Formats: sequence, structure tokens, C-alpha cells
Amino acid sequence: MTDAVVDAAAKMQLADAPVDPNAPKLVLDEETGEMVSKGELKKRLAKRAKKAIKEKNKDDKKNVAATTAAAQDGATPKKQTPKPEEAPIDTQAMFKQGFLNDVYNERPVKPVFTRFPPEPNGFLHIGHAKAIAINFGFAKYHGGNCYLRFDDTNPEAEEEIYFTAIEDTVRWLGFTPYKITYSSDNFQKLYDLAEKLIGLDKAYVCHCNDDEIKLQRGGEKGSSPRFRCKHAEQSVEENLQKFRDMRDGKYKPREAFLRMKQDITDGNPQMWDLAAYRVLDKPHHRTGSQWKIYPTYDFTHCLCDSFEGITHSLCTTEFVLSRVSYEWLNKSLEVYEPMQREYGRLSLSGTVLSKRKLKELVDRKIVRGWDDPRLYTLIAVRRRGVPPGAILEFVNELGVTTSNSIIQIVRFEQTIRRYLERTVPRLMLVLDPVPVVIEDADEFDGSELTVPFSSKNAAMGDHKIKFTKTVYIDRSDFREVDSKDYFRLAPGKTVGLLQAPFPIKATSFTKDETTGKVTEIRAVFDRETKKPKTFIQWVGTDGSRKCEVRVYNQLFKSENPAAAEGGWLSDINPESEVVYPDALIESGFDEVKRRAPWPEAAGESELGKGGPESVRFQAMRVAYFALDKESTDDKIVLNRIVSLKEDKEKN
Ligand SMILES: Nc1ncnc2c1ncn2[C@@H]1O[C@H](COP(=O)(O)OP(=O)(O)OP(=O)(O)O)[C@@H](O)[C@H]1O
Ligand SMILES: NC(=O)CC[C@H](N)C(=O)O
Repeated sequence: MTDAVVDAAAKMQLADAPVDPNAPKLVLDEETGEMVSKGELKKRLAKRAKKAIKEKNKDDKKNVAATTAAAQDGATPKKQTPKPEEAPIDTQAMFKQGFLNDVYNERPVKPVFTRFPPEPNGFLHIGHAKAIAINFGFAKYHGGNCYLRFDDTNPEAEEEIYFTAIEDTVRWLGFTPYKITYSSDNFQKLYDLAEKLIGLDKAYVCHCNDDEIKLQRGGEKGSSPRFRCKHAEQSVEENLQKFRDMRDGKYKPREAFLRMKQDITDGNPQMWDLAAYRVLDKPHHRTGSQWKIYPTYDFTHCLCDSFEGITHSLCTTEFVLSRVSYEWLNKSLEVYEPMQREYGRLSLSGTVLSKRKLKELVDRKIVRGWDDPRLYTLIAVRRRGVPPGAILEFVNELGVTTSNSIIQIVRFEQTIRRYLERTVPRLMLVLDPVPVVIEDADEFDGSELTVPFSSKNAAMGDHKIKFTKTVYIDRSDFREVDSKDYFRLAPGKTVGLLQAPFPIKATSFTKDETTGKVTEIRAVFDRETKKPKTFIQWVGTDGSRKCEVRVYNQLFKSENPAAAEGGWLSDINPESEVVYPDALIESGFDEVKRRAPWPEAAGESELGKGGPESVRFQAMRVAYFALDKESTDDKIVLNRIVSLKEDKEKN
């Protein structure tokens, strides 16, 4: 055979199948981040298991006393964290059993109507994802519908951008509002009902100030007897006149307000003659300067629920006491009565969610904006590349009860990781590239390799990449001085290159004497070693592209930034964003981008409709990544969604 024929044969073989049919099926050693054969991994795991048992026996002895004490205190033992390989959970489980099933059974009607009622005064955060999943999911599960209702009764805090962002987020999570409504659409109807309430002698216009009201409600510690002020004695006519005067701008803010005549003797403070209307001389973004009075949450919410025929009004447990006034008002006005029930809030530890704190981080430029991938607003979580389906799975996994839950970020990340593991393609990426010249690779230079996008899911298909005589590997995969317990590349040592024709053995390297950094490695194919202990990823010189990679770690050092010495701002992790400006991604990236969204599910299903963040992939041995919105045709910017494994940063 001539050289040219050898060449062609070699190339064909490469394009058609993995080069070495005997090549071991590779799996990730999560402990070291190395790709190794199944056999090698088995050996390693057995060794580690032995070690772990030894350690555990030691620990058990130490911990026995402590555990017994904790059990006596009623503490729940630490739950085992689910393994990434576990089967996906039933995404409707939370509606089939437990709290939400009970809620439905209390009022087993059809069709179900629910609502998600955010105040448009900020961006939604991860906690709201639970509210969205519950309200939209509950209606959907029972074949009903959910409204997106903007609870816009406070013109002081509301802004246009929030309306758009909130609606976008709901749709991104995969839900379609039955209708988009605004509490403010009902201002006239609400006003008329307020007059009706006055007519029923169940509301009065009060002129008391804050101190007087406090006293009426039992004083400083609630220890003095509660009583009603003299305004409660006014006649219906007088109240009606005064209320109309409020409406007509005859009172300044705080000079008068409408109070519901509930039950001041009741043990529940939500029955102590709550405010129904206040004077506020502020234009409203929808009703302009039409109104000088605005209804309160307590007056508005239950009535809007009633107008919309909400069957199950689901909210968080801080509204438990409000349920009584909610029911009282609808009953008093003899309107349709929805049923309010309350579930526990979801919070994340190790971060901040309050609008004030987020604003401070943005204003001080500690983060890149409200959607900085290190934050837990839903626009940030989205930009980071977390798929909507993973968020819904997370909410489902936690389940819904009446208890508030504070969840660690690592727990959220576990769900994301598991979700991505089964749904996104794999590519090779090198964060900090060093060239390796394979001296005897001329015959394979420029040859095509066919590489599957996933070793687990054949349906993802495959793509072609070019093998080249010079390849880039990660700086961390080479050591100048070899040692016995090191299994990657070093002078005289052999390592496998994922999908490549043969393993390579380093022969020499050069260094930049000023920086001390390795600038080039020379190597040769090791055609003898059929099964190298370890495989590493690489990127060829043909078709690969430079990219900026942003690796995100937790924004705060501690689990409770609020308690940090020196205040929450001194708890910022200086390593929360690590940028690799010269990373290289293999050519398969173009196809991954073209075929996005990955996965084709949950809100991003229409091809091409997902934003850049829907271009998701696993960079083998590195982490999961998504394309950042700052990417352009000329510059790829990638965000790390999550690491491949909890905690352990790759060396
Ligand atoms: N952390 C949370 N977990 C679950 N549901 C939440 C959470 N925060 C808000 N919700 C629910 O989302 C819906 C809309 O919330 P809205 O924006 O009006 O709430 P909020 O309590 O003002 O939120 P914030 O936490 O921004 O102050 C409400 O029904 C509310 O009960
Ligand atoms: N009942 C509810 O769900 C409360 C919604 C309301 N927008 C709030 O202040 O949180």
C-alpha cells in the first residue's frame, strides 16, 4: 500500500467507528475526575470502600454518644443524598399525595382554578418557583387553569420591568397563564364592594394615628385590654360620606382610612379591624391618577380570588392567620368563597434573597446584575443555565407540607446535576490549554473521528471531530515530575486521550523561564499500551474554538451570611467567579448550539426558542456548562452550571 492509501484507510477507520474496538468503555472516577475503564474504577472503589469502612468504624465509635443524644432530642438523622444515577422522580408526585392531595380532597371540585399572585415589585426568586410550581401545577394536574395575577395595589413599589420579567419567568418554567390579570383591573368593583360593606355597617372611616391604633390593639406587649375607637360608632351615612371624601381627595394620606369592623375581641390579630383602604396620592402605572385611595392586601386578595372563581387559593404559611379575615370578608359581602390553604416557604441557605440585599450587591457591582449567575433570582438561575425542568424536579423532590424549608445550595445542585446527567450532550473542553505535539501522529493528522454525544443515550446521536498532530490538554493534566500515585501525563508516563487512536506518552516539555509555566509538551503514541489507566480530554487545532469560561462557586463563604462577623457583605467568597479567558472547546459545540434547547423539554420546547442558556452540555471531566447571554458570534462565553461532583473542585 502506498502512503496515501494507508492514510485514507486510517482516516476511514477513524470516521466510521471508535478507533480501537477493544477500547474500554470509560467512566468518570468522581473522586479524581479521571476517565478510567470500568475495571480500574471497580478496583479503585473497592480500595476506597475498604478505607471508608475503616474510617467509619472509627467515627462510629466516636459518634455513638452524640447520635443517641440527638435522637433523644428528636433530631432527624441526616438524610442520604441521592446518587446521580437514581431514576428521575415523578414530577407530579406532589399533587398525588400529602398536603396538596388533602387540599384537593377538602374541595374536590372541577374545574379547578388557581392563581399565582406576585406583587410586581421585584424579580422572582427560587422560593417563587415553588409557588409557581404549586399553583400552576395543581391546576394542570386537576385539568384546570391558573391565572397569573399581578397584585398591583401598591403603586409606590411597582415597576414595568417586573411585570415583563415575571411573565417571562412563568413561561420559561413551562406554564401558560390561563389569563393575565391585575388586581388594579378591579379597582372600581372593589370600591363598590367597600361601599356595600359600609352599608352593612361592617366598615368605618377612622382618623386614628399609629400610636392610637396600637393602643386599641392592646398596647406595647398586647397586655392592655383591646377596644374600638369612637369612629366605629359613626353612622353608615357618615362613613359613606367620609369614604367618598377619601375617594375625592379631600383627605391627605394618613388623615383617614377605611377599616373593616371585624372582631376586636377575637384572639386573632387579623380580626382587629384591619385597614381596607388608604389615601395615597400616587399615580398608578395602570390607572394613572384616577384613584387617590388604594385597597389593602387584606381587602383585595380574597375579593379578587372570588371574582376569578378561584377554587383553591394556595399561599404561604405567613397568611395562616389572614385566612380568618379572608373568609370573613367574602362571607360578609356574600360573594363566592374560594378556599385558602397555606404551604411552607422555600428558602436557600448560604445566599441572600431579600430585595434590599440583592440591590446592594448589584449597586456595589459585586455581581454582574440582578441576573448574575451567582444569585438565586430566577432570572439569574436561568442565565446560569439551570434547566426549568430541574427546578420543577427540585420542588417536587422536596415535597409540599406546611413546614418552611431551608435548603442548602448543594442540595439544589444535586438535583440539577442529576437532571443534566441524563439530558445534555457531552463535549470536550480544556480550561487552561497546553499544546501537546504528538511527534509520530502525522498519519492521523486531520483525520475525522465519530464521537457520540452521550455514552448513555444513543438518541443524542454523534458528531465528527478532527484529530490533529498537535492537541491541547489541560495544564492540570500534566506533571513535570511523575509520581507513582499519579495517573495522567508526565514525562515517560502514558495516558489515554478520549476517543483518540492511541494513548500518548510524554517525552519532553518546554517551559517559559520567566513564568515557570509549561509552554509545550512533546509526546509519542504509545501503541503498546492497549488499556491505559486513565483517559483525559483534549481539543484539536482544527475546528476547535476559543472561549471564555466563567466558573461559579458560591457567592458567600458561609451557610449563614447574615450571621457573619462584620456583616453579610464581609462573607463574600473572593473565588465566587473564576474566569478562564483562553479555554478551548471542540468543534462539536457548533452542533450542540444549533440543536438547542437541551433538553427539549419544560418550557423551552420550541426549537430555537430557548435563549443562549439553553445551549447546555457536559464538558467531560470538567463540569456542566451553558452559553452566556454575553456571547456573540465571535466570542463564546460559557457559564458553569454545576460541577460534575459535589464540593470537590477539580484539580
Ligand atoms: N420563599 C417562598 N416560597 C414559596 N412561596 C413563596 C415564597 N415567597 C413568595 N411566595 C409566594 O409567591 C406568591 C407571590 O409572592 P409575592 O411576590 O407577592 O411575595 P413576597 O412574599 O412579597 O415575596 P418576597 O420574598 O420577594 O418578599 C405568594 O403567593 C407568596 O406566598
Ligand atoms: N395570598 C397570597 O398568595 C399573597 C400574595 C401577595 N402578593 C403577597 O403579598 O405575598
